[in-house]
Amino acid sequence: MTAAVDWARLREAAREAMAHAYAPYSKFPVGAAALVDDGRTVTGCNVENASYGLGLCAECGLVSALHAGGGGRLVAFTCVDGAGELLMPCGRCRQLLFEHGGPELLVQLPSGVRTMSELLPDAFGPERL
Ligand SMILES: O=c1ccn([C@H]2C[C@H](O)[C@@H](CO)O2)c(=O)[nH]1
Ligand SMILES: [Zn+2]
Repeated sequence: MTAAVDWARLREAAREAMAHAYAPYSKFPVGAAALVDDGRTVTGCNVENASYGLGLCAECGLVSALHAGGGGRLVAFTCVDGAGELLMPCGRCRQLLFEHGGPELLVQLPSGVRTMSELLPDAFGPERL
């Protein structure tokens, strides 16, 4: 799907998801939202744990929602912090997103829209197995 992405709407969906974050330890709520190639929007929020290392990034919930809702390919992605400011996904989550969106996945950042291939060059993906 190559239709123009409504980034403002996607960012708002990420903000709404962020409001549901469970981040009592870091006090750094994150919300993520992505457009799927069938037109769906999927979201996620970070969910931390008293065993700190078990915390889940917002992107984990988003990928779970993608598959729970029928699967598909991620086309455009954005995530925000507690102030609603755009956030760069962490390294682990870039790998996670690459699996489900590939190098063409569009990512909205403070510096503008970039592709996943720019954020994760020479990525290790399913085709390398
Ligand atoms: O891409 C990211 C980066 C961080 N976090 C979460 C993890 C942790 O709960 C909190 C602080 O790192 O932010 C995400 O959800 N996504
Ligand atoms: Zn992450």
